[in-house]
Amino acid sequence: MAARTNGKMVIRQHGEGPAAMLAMGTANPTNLLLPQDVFTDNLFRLSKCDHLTELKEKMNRICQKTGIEKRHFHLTEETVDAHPEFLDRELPSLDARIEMVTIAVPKLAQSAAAKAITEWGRPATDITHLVFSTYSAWEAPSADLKLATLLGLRPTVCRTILSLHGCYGGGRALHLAKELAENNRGARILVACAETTLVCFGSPDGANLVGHALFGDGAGAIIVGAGPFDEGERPLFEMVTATQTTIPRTEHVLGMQATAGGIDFHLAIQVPMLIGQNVELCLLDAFDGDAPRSWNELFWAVHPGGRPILDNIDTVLKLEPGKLAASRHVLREYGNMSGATIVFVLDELRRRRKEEDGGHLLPEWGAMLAFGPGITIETMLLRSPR
Ligand SMILES: CCCCCCCCCCCCCCCCCC(=O)SCCNC(=O)CCNC(=O)[C@H](O)C(C)(C)COP(=O)(O)OP(=O)(O)OC[C@H]1O[C@@H](n2cnc3c(N)ncnc32)[C@H](O)[C@@H]1OP(=O)(O)O
Repeated sequence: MAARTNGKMVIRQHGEGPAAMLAMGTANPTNLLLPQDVFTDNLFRLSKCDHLTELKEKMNRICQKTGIEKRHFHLTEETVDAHPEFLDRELPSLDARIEMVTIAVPKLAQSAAAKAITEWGRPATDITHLVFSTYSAWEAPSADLKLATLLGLRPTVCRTILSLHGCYGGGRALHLAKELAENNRGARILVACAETTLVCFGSPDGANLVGHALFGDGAGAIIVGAGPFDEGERPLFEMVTATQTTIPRTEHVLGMQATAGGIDFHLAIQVPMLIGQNVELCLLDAFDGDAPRSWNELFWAVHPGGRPILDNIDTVLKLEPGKLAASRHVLREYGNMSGATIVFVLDELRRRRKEEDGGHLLPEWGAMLAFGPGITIETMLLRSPR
């Protein structure tokens, strides 16, 4: 931002202090809510695979170990009945899937973003930047423009779409929003993440059981800005430092790929172990020599990629029971909603902070972790304002 003083142009382009999350909202599709204990029966019946008894038993074993109780989906049995090609990877179905997500994904994001904007209390036209992350963006102009239009953002809003970042998409979008807010005085960034599994859904086979057992649909939105803050704006979490780390030689263990029959994905069995082995290094890097003596001094916002990922982090960092309670709660209630999940975890943490008011505040400092294809780890050091 520039101003004229005594005939000179004075440049004030940076925000004050670290960026902060100012408001947040979440949403899930209302089409289908499936308890985890009936998921296997539904999937095998719908895909006419009940005769694959060994596969079905394995799916049941996996479902029981996920730590998930229920998940929301945009896709319904009626839609699958109307599109039998969704069940057969040999048949082309990408076009039909894209047609559906092109409408559904921006709408889902709109529901979450509208909640965040209402909580923020300023008009949607005050948003200067939009960062939208999804693994369901397959056209140009993309879901970011659709969302901007649905929300009535101003035509000068600066839009960025992050595509196929998978489960670290939310972390990456927040990291980017922090940099935008701190480098553009007065900027207010809407971060939106919306994911729906309908681009990946298919008949159960040996390769896709874990994905089908874990993933669900949801959207999260956060408004990010740096000082000076408007009257009425209250930082929920300060975003102190952020780093991204790629674990070398792991690009083959986690990924997604577009095919004529939908999006294929693979999750190697080593993923939880690899994350566990590398997470402490990422944290030390983010703390840049100023790490606490015990990781228990922090509060934790960890992407619940899967139950063993959380278990390994507990073990490696020697965390006390309950430190990852917000992550486990979100996993239990919604499953892994890929990039949107981290917003649910942050929202759950601030809800718990409110409930605990009057005695057990969150520790002042915290860490956010999100993981995805790469393997990429997004780490952010947070501060809960006193
Ligand atoms: C109308 C309906 C609509 C429905 C729509 C649904 C659509 C879903 C589509 C989803 C697509 C989304 C794709 C997104 C991709 C991005 C991924 C990421 O970025 S992020 C990160 C993603 N997160 C992760 O990568 C973590 C995922 N992992 C986990 O959460 C757990 O390991 C677990 C729950 C799967 C098992 O619990 P654990 O305590 O380990 O229990 P055990 O050791 O006892 O094993 C039990 C059985 O599971 C086996 N098995 C285990 N792992 C794998 C594997 N990878 N591979 C294969 N198999 C595996 C194991 O061999 C054993 O078999 P068996 O001996 O019984 O025959």
